[in-house]
Amino acid sequence: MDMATAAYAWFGVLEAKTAGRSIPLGVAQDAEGNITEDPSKVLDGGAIRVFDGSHKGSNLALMVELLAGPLVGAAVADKLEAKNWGNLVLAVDPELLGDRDAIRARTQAVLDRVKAAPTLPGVDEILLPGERGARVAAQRLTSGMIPVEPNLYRGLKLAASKAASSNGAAAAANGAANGAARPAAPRYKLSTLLLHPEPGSVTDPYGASGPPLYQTATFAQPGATEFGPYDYTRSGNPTRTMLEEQWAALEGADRAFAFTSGMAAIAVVTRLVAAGGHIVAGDDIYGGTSRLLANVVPACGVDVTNVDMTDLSAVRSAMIPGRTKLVIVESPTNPRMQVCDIRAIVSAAHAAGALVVVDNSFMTPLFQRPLDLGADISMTSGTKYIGGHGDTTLGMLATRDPELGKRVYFLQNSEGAGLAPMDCWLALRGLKTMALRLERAAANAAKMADWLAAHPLVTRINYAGLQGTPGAELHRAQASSGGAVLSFTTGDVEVSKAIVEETKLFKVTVSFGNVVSLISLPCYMSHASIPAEVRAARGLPDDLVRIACGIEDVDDLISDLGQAMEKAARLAKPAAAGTGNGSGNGGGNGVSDAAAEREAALLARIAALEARLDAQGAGR
Ligand SMILES: N[C@@H](CCSC[C@H](N)C(=O)O)C(=O)O
Repeated sequence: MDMATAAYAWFGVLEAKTAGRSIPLGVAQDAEGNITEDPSKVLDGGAIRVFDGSHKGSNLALMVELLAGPLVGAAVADKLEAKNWGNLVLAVDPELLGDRDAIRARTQAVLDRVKAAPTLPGVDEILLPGERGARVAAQRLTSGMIPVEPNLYRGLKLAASKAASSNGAAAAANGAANGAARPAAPRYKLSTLLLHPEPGSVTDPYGASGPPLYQTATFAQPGATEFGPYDYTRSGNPTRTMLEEQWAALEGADRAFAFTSGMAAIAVVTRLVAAGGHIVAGDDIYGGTSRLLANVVPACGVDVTNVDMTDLSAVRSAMIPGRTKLVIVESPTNPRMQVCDIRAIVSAAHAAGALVVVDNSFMTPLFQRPLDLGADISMTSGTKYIGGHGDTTLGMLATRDPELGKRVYFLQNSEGAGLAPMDCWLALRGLKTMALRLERAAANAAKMADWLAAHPLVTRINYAGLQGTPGAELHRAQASSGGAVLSFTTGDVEVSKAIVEETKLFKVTVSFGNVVSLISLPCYMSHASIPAEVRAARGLPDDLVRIACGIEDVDDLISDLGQAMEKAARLAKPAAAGTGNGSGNGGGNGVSDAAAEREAALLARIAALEARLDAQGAGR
């Protein structure tokens, strides 16, 4: 009776809210009586309308309410609060009314007439009550799967993990044994989780060893007013869900989101700040982020201040009370590899009421875990170490707070930058080897940094893992590896250019995280969109060379870099001896200045090394 009186199911409204979906227009109203598609407004004092929106349906609804409420002793006021819902079941023995077989035949005649009634265009079949449900049940029995809406699944997992932790070890053990509840912390180390993700909301009846690729734009629905877990790939796709759930587990996040690029991901984060708000960002940041913050964000009425993020007092002074809503941190920074104190920046930002996003692309959660350091959002350009082969672009966001996750999902769906299924599939494949690749590339970078630090052509080396250099200690306190990217200066842009161009094993390209080693001049490539005068003011020199180590043999890489540097040094000689031109590093240094710079840098490094040795001696 109840389903015959309401225009929409109560649980349909609840499900739509959980899934972040709207409900069909016209089936429900808000607390003011306005028709709404927003399930939250219906649940917040609104109501489901009767099936005909008129007095006949209302009369029937009132009858149902009286029969299943006062008559059977169920709650009559706040049924949700009382959790006492009633049912009245009426059973009629047909024999009291006449011959059973005759009644059965007349009943069948009515049902046949209804089934055979003419249908509207586009309607294939008229279903009697119960028929649709029986078919769904049969389909699920055959496939062995019950699809669960991803948000509902997350909620169930959260409830299960809470139950497991509140019931103590015995409950957790019991949960693990019956498969119902798992402890909140992953059972395995991250490198294992990359290959053996925790079971998620997407199930596969065939036991495919690779993740299924749902290369589809749309999904058929059980009915016109009932929805399955997916309807349209912009809103959600099982292959994307698999990637997002696995990434959330790796980040220790509540939720993760996959986007078409790192920039699409960071752009969504900036959209969390409303007009009139203010963003604080670093002054050594990826060129694309800088371009977004300089040219796109202000047009939305949001102001941006760039500061030296290694200087905490500068970060604090940049905050505008009541207006600063977001702090964007890179650590290490791109491309000068400066190290910022993530914990301290988080506490300053939170004190000012701002969210913190960390661009963790150089590190990934394998090496640095921004959410554990207190950040609200961890962002990773997955084009790099997730994809790993330079064949796909993607970006990931991971959030801790479920409410923030809902806002990010809303933007992902509304703006349509969710990652396409095939790219999700490539990313899922990339994840399997991410630890191996990253560890090997980072080991290569560490050895190369040591070698470069002692090279006479190098005036400055930037590598977060190089002990004795600024930020290295801090980096060690918040990350487990220096990563696979380093940069250095030579004091002469022509020398740097020659190094880049003379290498054979390094591809001259933007980006990093490729299995193949990459080399670039950021000011002319990844950071070219930052105006030259801004780069100069921020201390980003034209002669900076950035290397993203791949997984080749490190001795081959160093020897290739060595021969390129030898050639570059020869090229530089005539200028040094002759004109001493000022075309150096964008700041006007000539090659003779560069030689002095190199000497000073070498002396500083020797002094730092001696200080370290002294400190070690004192400790013994
Ligand atoms: N032409 C592109 C440059 C992409 S740089 C990619 C990467 N994040 C890096 O740091 O190398 C653009 O203008 O965005």
